[in-house]
Amino acid sequence: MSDYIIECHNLETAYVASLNRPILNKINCQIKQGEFVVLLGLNGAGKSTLLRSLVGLVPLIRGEVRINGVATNTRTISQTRRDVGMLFQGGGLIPQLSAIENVLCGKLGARTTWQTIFGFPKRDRLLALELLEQLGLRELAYQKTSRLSGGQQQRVAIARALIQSPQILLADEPTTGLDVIAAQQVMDTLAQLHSQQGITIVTVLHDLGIAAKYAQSAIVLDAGRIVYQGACDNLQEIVISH
Ligand SMILES: Nc1ncnc2c1ncn2[C@@H]1O[C@H](COP(=O)(O)OP(=O)(O)OP(=O)(O)O)[C@@H](O)[C@H]1O
Repeated sequence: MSDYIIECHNLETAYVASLNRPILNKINCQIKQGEFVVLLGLNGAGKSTLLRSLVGLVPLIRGEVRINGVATNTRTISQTRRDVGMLFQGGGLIPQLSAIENVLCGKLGARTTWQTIFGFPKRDRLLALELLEQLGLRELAYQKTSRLSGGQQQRVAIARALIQSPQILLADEPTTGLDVIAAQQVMDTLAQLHSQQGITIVTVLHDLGIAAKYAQSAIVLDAGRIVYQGACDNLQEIVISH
């Protein structure tokens, strides 16, 4: 059994003429169970694409992603998506639905149409409420998410990702657009999930200060290649020198 919960072997996407290169170019990296990792790099470096490739959302022409030692393919993808929760850039909530309904959407992949046609089972609703409570949003459970602040919306998105009890949480720029306090609350929430529940966190960030404060290690991308993987010391120097 491998020591690593996430392994990327030689990932390569198709050549893109406008970039004059593949978006991901021979990506090799390993992430240990329980690590808190930040993905860094300039705009267009390939961070979001790498994150999405971990849950089979990016067509690869070469290479392999392994989650828990299991290669991701059409046969294993549903298990992978249960093991790996994803926070998309901007939250990706349905604004006209309430917070609890958005959280329940995280269960859609695990229930058949018949199991949800008359509403979600009571145990799912209780779990969704429990998660909203854990994230300090119990009072807002029945509020439309369009009426919540950016930070509250991001925490609803975290609850939605957590309803499947993932072992890994991927987050794409979870603090973008948030003020300093809300950004800190969201990062503190991720840190708590990491320290108290042992969830492996991989997050794209742009703020090097936030990255150094929360992450244990960094992966730095430049033009589709990994140029650094290691401790979060001297991040400024590492990112600027590439
Ligand atoms: N489907 C696609 N077809 C063509 N080019 C794409 C596609 N998806 C992404 N790209 C390009 O690939 C590059 C990497 O995109 P990606 O979103 O992964 O970068 P990023 O490092 O997350 O950038 P940012 O920090 O701006 O979010 C960008 O130049 C983008 O325009």
